[in-house]
This record gives sequence, structure tokens and C-alpha cells, in this order.
Amino acid sequence: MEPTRLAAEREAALQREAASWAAPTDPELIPWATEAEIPVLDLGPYFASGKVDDLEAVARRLREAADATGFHYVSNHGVPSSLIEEAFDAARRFHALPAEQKSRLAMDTLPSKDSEVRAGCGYIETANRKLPAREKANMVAAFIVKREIGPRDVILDKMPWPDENVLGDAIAGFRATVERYCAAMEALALRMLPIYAVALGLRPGWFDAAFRAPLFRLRLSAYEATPRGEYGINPHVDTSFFTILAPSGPGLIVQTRTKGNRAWVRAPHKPEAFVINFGELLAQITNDSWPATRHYALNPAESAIAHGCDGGTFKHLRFSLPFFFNATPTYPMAVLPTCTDSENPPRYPPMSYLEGQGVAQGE
Ligand SMILES: O=C(O)CCC(=O)C(=O)O
Ligand SMILES: [Fe+2]
Repeated sequence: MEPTRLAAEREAALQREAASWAAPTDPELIPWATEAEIPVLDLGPYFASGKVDDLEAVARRLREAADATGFHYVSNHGVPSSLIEEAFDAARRFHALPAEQKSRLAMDTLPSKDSEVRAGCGYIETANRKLPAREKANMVAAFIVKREIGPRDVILDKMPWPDENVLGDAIAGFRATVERYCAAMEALALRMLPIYAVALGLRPGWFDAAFRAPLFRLRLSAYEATPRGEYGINPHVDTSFFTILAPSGPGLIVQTRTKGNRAWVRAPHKPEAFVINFGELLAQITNDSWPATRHYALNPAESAIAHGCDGGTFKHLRFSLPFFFNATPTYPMAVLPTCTDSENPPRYPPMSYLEGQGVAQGE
């Protein structure tokens, strides 16, 4: 079957499957994850020394996390907390702009000459049915930019940035901050690749060739208090290789699969750490041995206030900054040699992100 058809069919199958995930909208019904269920990988020792022993130690932890639950945090990642705060502040200032200004940057109304380059970028308002497209609305607003070096030349310059000349102080420095945050996230993602390679039984530089011109997408999301019975963002898996997520407060719910038993748990908020979600591209090359993380989010502001906490730094709004990280979008990604054998043949033909997950993402 043609790879793109295959990918489209996979997305359709995934949507059907997602409809059957029993994901409670009331966070009170969901237990908090234990430390064992969601391990924190300390990147500090390996990043500081660059030594093989430290690489192998953190890779072992990753392997355990992947086998046990398929989800983890990273701490001592080297991204300054001041930059993360600035990025949250940029998100806050963007979402505080007048609705009329934001609607000029709306994802589906951008000029057609840029529509291919800007597919999936720009502003989506709250109560949208995009990303993911599901029956229930996503009670989240977002501003999305991406960078894709390659034939389509999707550079940050071509993103629908708010006009700082027109909007003045309210948004001054926004683009510079977002670009600095993207650069820091990309550098972190690239530094994490050897850990992923070693955890998968490969040499540290295994992923270098596939990630020469990585595609990334950054989303600045704002969740108002999620009404009862609704989702902030519907249950889904990310299309990425992995996603590095910074939430401003609690509200992320993930499905663990401890000893094969799937269970929804509330991910505790760890301001000093990033959350890492495995995406579909990683699932593809691991022959589904590292499945994409099922997750959703809501802003439990009301329940947080009832429990004597103000819902995070930003009171009633919850912000999150997911950085979706991918290989070079045209690079054919084959199932890894360590994830297949004669009894477990590859489930997927070599397929680039653009031929595969990118189809469902509307690239
Ligand atoms: O806001 C969150 O914690 C998760 C967001 C998310 O899953 C996404 O945007 O893909
Ligand atoms: Fe996600």
C-alpha cells in the first residue's frame, strides 16, 4: 500500500481507537501518579561529564521508564528557568491580546500564498475542534509556529507573528523570546538523542543522520478553567518523535501501562522538570515497543482553588508549551534493527515523517 494511504488509514484507526478510550473528564476521579509510575530522569551527570558511563546510566533509566510506563520527566536539563518564565510570559501576553488582533493570525485564514508553509501554524481559539479533531471541542486556545529546514523552506521568518510595530508594548519582544525558547528546546532535544539511541541498544550517534534538519513545532497554549464534563485538550497521542512539555500548573493526565495494565493518572506538576511524551514517530521506528503516550489535559482551576492552591503561577489560566520534535521531515525512518527480528517483523515500511504522521497533522 502507498505509504501516505497507510498513514492516513493509521490515523483513522487511531481516531476510532481514541473514541473508545474511557478518559474521565473529572480529575477528582483520577489518582495522582506515583514517582515509580512517572520517573524523573536526571540529565545533569551526563550533560556535565559527557562520559559514556553517565550516558549509559541515564539510558538505563530511560529504558526502565519506557518499559514500565512509556513516559517520563527530565530534570537538570540545562534550560535556564528564567527563559522558561519568559516563554510563559510571552504566552500570557499573546493570549491577552484583543480577540480581533489574534483572529488576524487565525490558522485557517492566512493568505493562500503562505498556506502550505504555514500549515498547522497560527492562532486557534478556544472551543476548537482541531489538533486533535474530535467530537468534543478542545477548551484551549493556542498559537503555533514551526520550523522545517528543507525544500519547503519553512523558516520562522514566515510564521504569522503578531505585529510588534502595531501592537506595541503589549507584545514587544514576543518573537525574540519565542525564537530563543525554540532554540533552547531544539538544542536540548538534540542532546537527548544519544540517550534515546543507547536506551534502544544503538550507538550514541545513531540518530545523527536522521536529525540533520529536524522539524519542530512549538505551541503556546492557554486553558481557561475547564467546564465540568469537557476536556482542555482531548485524549490523543502526539505525532512527534518526542514532545518536550512545560506546563504552568497541574492538569496533564497520562495513561500509564504498568505491567501491561493501562491506567489514567494525574501527572504531578514539577516546575523544575520537563515532561516528555513519546510520539507516533518513535512508536513507528520502535515497531510499537515504545508506544506513543496517550494523554489529555484540562485546567482544574476550580478544584485547585477548592484545595487551597491557586492553580499555579497564573491563577485561573493554565499555560502549556509543548515543543514537538521530529526528524528531518523527508528522511526515511525505518524500524530500528534492535526492535525487530524474524519473530517480530517490521510493522511499517521505511517512511518519512511527511509520508507518515505528517499526513494526519496536515503538513
Ligand atoms: O497542556 C498539556 O499539558 C498537554 C498539551 C498537549 O498534549 C498538546 O498540546 O499536544
Ligand atoms: Fe499532546
